[in-house]
Amino acid sequence: MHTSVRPLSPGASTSGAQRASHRNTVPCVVTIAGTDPTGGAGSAADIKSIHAAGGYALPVTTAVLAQNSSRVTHIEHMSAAVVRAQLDAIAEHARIDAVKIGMLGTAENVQAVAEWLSEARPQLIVVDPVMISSSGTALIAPEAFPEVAALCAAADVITPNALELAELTDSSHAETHIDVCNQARAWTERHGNVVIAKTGHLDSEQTTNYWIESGAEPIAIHTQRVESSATQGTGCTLASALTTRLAAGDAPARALAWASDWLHHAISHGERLDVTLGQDPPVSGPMDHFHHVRAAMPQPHMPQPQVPQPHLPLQLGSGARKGGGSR
Ligand SMILES: Nc1ncnc2c1ncn2[C@@H]1O[C@H](COP(=O)(O)OP(=O)(O)O)[C@@H](O)[C@H]1O
Ligand SMILES: Cc1ncc(COP(=O)(O)OP(=O)(O)O)c(N)n1
Repeated sequence: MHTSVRPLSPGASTSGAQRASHRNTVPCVVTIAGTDPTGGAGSAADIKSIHAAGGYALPVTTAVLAQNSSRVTHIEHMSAAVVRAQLDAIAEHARIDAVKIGMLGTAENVQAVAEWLSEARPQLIVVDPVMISSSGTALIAPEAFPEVAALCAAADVITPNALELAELTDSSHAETHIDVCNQARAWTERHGNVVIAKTGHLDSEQTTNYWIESGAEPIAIHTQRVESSATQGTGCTLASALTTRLAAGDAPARALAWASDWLHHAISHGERLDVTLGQDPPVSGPMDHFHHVRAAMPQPHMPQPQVPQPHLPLQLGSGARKGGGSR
C-alpha cells in the first residue's frame, strides 16, 4: 500500500463510530461501490439502504457490472482518475458525515480512495471488503488484496463476511459463531478497529451480527435465519444501514440492532416484491429495503407488510435482540 489513510490510536474506532456531529440533520453518506443493474447489490442496494436508514446517499461508481444474482457477464472498471474526480466533486459540494466502501475492483482504485480519505478525513469510514459475488465471480483483483487489507486496517469499522474475514486474518473458513468471533477478535487486537462479525455464511439457525472491538465486551444482535430467496446484496445492505445509523449518532448497540432488525424484515418481505422471473430452483432476488415505508403507504394490490412502526428509529421487533452468546 503506497498510501496510509490515517494513523489510528487505540480506541479511535469507537470514537470514530460515535463521533457523529450532525445528530439533528440527515446524515450524508458517501458510498463507493460497483453497480448492479438488477438493483439487488452494489450501489443500488447501498443507496436504498442509506435512505431507508434515514440518510442521504452520495454514490461514487468504481465499476459498472453486467450482473444478476446468477452471474456476472461483464465488468468495466472505472479509472482511478474517474473515481477520484467523483470524490472531489462530492467534496466541493456536500457535507460528508460518513463513507461506506464496497467493491473497489482494482489496486489503483483502492489507492485512489485511500489517498482521498487521507485528505478528506471523514469522521466515519466503514469498509465492506467485497471480494467475490455470491454467484462466484471475483470482484477484486488478487494483487489488490494487500491494499484492501491496508484500507481495512485504517477504517473505523469493517464488515467482512466469513470468507473475507478468513482471508483478512489468514485463517481457514469459520464454521461456527465462535470461530468467526475469534477471527474478528484477532483482527481487532492487531488493528484496533471494530469488526462486524457476520454469520450469514454459516450453517446456523441464527444469523447473529457481532460488534467486536478491542478491550470491550462483544455486542451480539441475534436474528433468526429466514428461509427466503430474497438475500441478494445482504452484505452491502447491512454495511450501508449500519454506517448511516452510526453517522446519525446512534450508539454501536443501537445502530447494529437497528440495521440487523431492519435487514431481517427486508429479507422477510423481499419475496412479495416478486421481481425475479420464475426459475427452478428459484434464483435469489432483492429484499424489500422499503418494507417499513410500504407499511405506511397502503397499496391495495399488495398484501400489507406486518411492520409495526414506519418511523425512525425502528424499535426492535421480534427478529432481533441484544445479548451475549455465540449461537
Ligand atoms: N437467510 C438469512 N436470514 C436472515 N438474515 C440473513 C440471511 N442471510 C444473510 N442475513 C443477514 O445479512 C447479513 C450479511 O450476510 P452475509 O451472508 O453474512 O454476508 P455477505 O452478504 O456480505 O456475504 C448477515 O449478517 C445477516 O444479518
Ligand atoms: C457491485 C457489487 N458489489 C458487491 C456485491 C456483493 O454484494 P453482497 O452484499 O456481498 O451480496 P451477495 O453477493 O451476498 O448477494 C456484488 N454482487 N456486486
